[in-house]
Amino acid sequence: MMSIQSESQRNGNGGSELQKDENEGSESQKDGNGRCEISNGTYSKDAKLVESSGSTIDGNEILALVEWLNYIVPYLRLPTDASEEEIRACLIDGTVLCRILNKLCPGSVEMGGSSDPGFANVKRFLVAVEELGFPPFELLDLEQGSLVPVMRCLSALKTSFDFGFWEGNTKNETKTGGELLEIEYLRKIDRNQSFKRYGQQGTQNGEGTQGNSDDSTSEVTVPPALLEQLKQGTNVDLCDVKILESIKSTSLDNASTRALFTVGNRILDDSAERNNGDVPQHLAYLLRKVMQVIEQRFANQAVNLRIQNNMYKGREEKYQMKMKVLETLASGTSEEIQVVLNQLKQMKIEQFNIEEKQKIEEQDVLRLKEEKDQMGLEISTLKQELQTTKSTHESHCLQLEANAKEAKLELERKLKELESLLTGSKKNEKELETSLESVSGKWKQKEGSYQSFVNFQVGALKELSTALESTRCEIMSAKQSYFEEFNCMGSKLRGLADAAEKYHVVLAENRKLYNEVQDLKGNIRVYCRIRPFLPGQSQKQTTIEYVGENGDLVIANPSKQRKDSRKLFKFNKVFGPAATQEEVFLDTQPLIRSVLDGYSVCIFAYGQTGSGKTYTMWAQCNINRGMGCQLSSPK
Ligand SMILES: Nc1ncnc2c1ncn2[C@@H]1O[C@H](COP(=O)(O)OP(=O)(O)OP(=O)(O)O)[C@@H](O)[C@H]1O
Repeated sequence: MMSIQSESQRNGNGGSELQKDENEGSESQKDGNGRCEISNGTYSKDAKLVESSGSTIDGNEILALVEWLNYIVPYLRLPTDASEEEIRACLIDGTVLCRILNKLCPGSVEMGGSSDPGFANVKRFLVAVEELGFPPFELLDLEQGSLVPVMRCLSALKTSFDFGFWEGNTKNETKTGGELLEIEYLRKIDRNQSFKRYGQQGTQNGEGTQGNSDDSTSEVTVPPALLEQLKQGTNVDLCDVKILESIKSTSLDNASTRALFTVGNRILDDSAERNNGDVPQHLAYLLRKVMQVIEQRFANQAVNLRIQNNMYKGREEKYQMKMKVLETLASGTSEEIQVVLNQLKQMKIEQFNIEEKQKIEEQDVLRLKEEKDQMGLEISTLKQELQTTKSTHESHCLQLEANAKEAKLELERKLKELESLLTGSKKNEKELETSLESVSGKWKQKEGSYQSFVNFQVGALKELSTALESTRCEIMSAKQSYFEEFNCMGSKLRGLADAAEKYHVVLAENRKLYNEVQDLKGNIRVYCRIRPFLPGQSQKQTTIEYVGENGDLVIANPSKQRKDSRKLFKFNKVFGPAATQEEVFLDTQPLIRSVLDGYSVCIFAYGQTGSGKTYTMWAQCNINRGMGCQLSSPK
């Protein structure tokens, strides 16, 4: 920081200027001091940011700072050629500043939302920066003034980051302001080496940075071997006058203090050995330069120590203040302590809420970005749809226009057809009128004839009505006679019903008597039917000798003698071979009637196979079916 201060020049101009070298071409304009202002307000490596007090920050430092900001707060995405106003816009609400400090030293500063009133975030940042011993800036600088103090503050933070002072990542391990001043001093030495540290992969620290230095007058012209020897503090061949002549004062800046002492001692020893205590002029020159560098370093150290001392004093005062507050709290009532504790709790809760809000805001930002992307996609798809719809609409319009033209032509054609039809219909109308007149004449004639026919019909109707009246009289008289006859018939029917009733009584009595007769005839009756010879039978010999009317049947047995040669059988009746089916049925018919009267009857046939059982029973069934009765087959 001190080295920057020593470089600053006060020119007395108000406001800040963006400047770059004279080589920048037509975009730049020279001011009175021979510096160039940048018309488009963006930085280049050779540009300088000049404060009203005259102190500057060169373009390399600004670019490095912008890269560092992007590295620490990735969502910033500041362009490397960001203008002063762009940098101011992203820092003005203080959230980025607080975020940087919290990233380096978590919890070092409370952070509100971006909408915090009255630059609350910036004020918190400034308090925290001051506490940590970094160079602060004024609120006005960030609002509308020069950005140099702001950049310087950020630069100091960046330097501390470069030298790993935040690696512990806790508040207790942070460095003091004095230590940071030392870092600033070292940074001055190593500025070019750390320039390309951020965002440039494959570039090692210090690689190829010497040639990029903007300070061409301070370039090291010492041969690398000698410089290395100086840095390592090894013995140098001081007899090489050419080499010593090529040494410039700034080349010694890169050597360590120990190396410088070694060089000085070596020069003195060599002088004592070779020239009896006399020091050659070139060695004296080198010795003087070494001593100047050492003196300068000591002076710097002294200044650093003074500043450090002042800071320690400031801190001590602060701690004493805090101790006093704590003592008053300790000596106060428990209620006051409770109040303070409650306030502390409240503050913690508020801090937690603020952090939560911050997280939510970050999430909202991400979500909004996603939504924005989504909306962008939707808009593009909608645009495409609109384009396609537009094209389809246009094609549709063209189609409609073509259709309209076709329809118009069609209508014109139809109009012509209708006109021709109209003329034709007019002709038809005239023809129809003439035919109508002739038809109406015919209809008038027909009307006359119909009138006469109607008159005739009316006369006939009158005659019919008189006839109807006489018919009605006749019907009435017939109805009268019908009622009389009906009454007469009713009396007759009653007589018939009485007779029928008597008939049923008689019938029941008759049935009873009939069944009694059947019983008298015998409950079990045995009939015999003799089957005639069948047409195919060759030998027609029969054993039947006699068939009696009373049911006797004599069978001859030629194989036996005398008495046993004939056998007499007795049946209720014997049907001979000539007996017909009807004859057989006539004898069983009364039994069928008994069945109808509700008596149980069983008829079955018995005999050897082929003797005619089925034939006979089948005949019974066939004949009985005619009487509404069905007998069961013997089989
Ligand atoms: N009274 C009849 N007049 C003429 N043909 C007869 C008479 N009785 C039987 N037949 C004939 O004799 C044959 C045998 O008769 P049927 O089949 O009725 O005997 P069946 O006793 O029922 O024999 P099966 O016990 O083997 O059944 C038949 O061809 C039948 O037409």
